[in-house]
Amino acid sequence: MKVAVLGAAGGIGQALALLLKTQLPAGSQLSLYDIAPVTPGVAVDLSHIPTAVEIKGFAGEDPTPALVGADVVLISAGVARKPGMDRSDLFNINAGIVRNLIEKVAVTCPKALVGIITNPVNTTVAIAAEVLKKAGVYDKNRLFGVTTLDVIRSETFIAELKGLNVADVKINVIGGHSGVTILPLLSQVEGVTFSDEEVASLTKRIQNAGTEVVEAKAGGGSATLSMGQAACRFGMSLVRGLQGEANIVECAYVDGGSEHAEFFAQPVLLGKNGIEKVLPYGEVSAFEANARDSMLDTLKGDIKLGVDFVK
Ligand SMILES: NC(=O)C1=CN([C@@H]2O[C@H](COP(=O)(O)OP(=O)(O)OC[C@H]3O[C@@H](n4cnc5c(N)ncnc54)[C@H](O)[C@@H]3O)[C@@H](O)[C@H]2O)C=CC1
Ligand SMILES: O=C([O-])CC(=O)C(=O)O
Repeated sequence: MKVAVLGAAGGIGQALALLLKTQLPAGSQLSLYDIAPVTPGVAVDLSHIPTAVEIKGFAGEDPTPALVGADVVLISAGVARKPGMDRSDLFNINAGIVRNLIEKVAVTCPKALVGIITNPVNTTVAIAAEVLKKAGVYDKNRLFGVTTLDVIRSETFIAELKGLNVADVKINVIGGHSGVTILPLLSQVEGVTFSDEEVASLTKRIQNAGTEVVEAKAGGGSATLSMGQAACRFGMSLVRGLQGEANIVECAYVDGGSEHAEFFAQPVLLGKNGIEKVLPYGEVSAFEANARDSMLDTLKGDIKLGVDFVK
């Protein structure tokens, strides 16, 4: 199993690489790429951790050496938010970065499962899909926007509010990954009930959790450590699916034939070819149905921006 992390010298990339070095199955290869010259050094540093995961680091303009033979590619290359910015403000820089990296993926490892972390995810995933289509290698079952941070935040905040063991909290978060497009389905959480006020305030907190971190870091970036954990959880689920483990389900932002939008975050069953099955997200409350319907213009606009960027 070979996993490549693109953007590996960054805040997310280093945390993710550390977690993968300690969690990937024995015999795996971990390949780190970033334009930053420090990247081979990050790999040397991690290589001193005693696990049976071989690690190599690559820097420079061309990610190709890191991508050769990759089964999974996780992309966090790009710039992060500062206070006062929306995720959409990152489009101008990150759109081109994702396009260029995916062009290399299309040539070097077109069958890899690709998880896009780089913001704005609602748009960068659409960019990746268009690039892969242009190259004639698009497989909708192999491309994912990583929205796992919304899921782990929801699990954490619900457990805190209701005094639950966080390991027991399971939730679907649907839609996309910014502001109103993040919709936690609180009505489905087993064993708890929420008042209308709790639903309104908890939904808002989950939607604004990225901004909570951006403001707390006061110009020093956005979520990196929690995102490293989220990306590791998602990446490990992709790996487990590829290895044939059963019942691996994660929410992700995918081209899953949703009636709502071309790309929509919902639960998917993972397997040897990426998405084995797009799962229904289940019954929703009136509040959630309204929030879902109200987000769609924003989400479709974000997707169109990505499609138009490549076309
Ligand atoms: N999907 C999600 O839930 C989340 C997404 N993000 C996004 O992840 C991205 C990365 O965030 P951080 O790691 O905090 O940023 P960072 O600035 O710490 O790291 C980004 C890395 O990307 C590298 N880079 C830039 N251009 C590159 C290129 N062309 N090829 C390879 N590497 C390149 C930089 O050298 C840097 O090391 C941002 O766009 C951020 O908004 C952040 C948190 C959560
Ligand atoms: O908010 C940001 O810019 C980073 C991000 O996507 C998150 O933390 O959810």
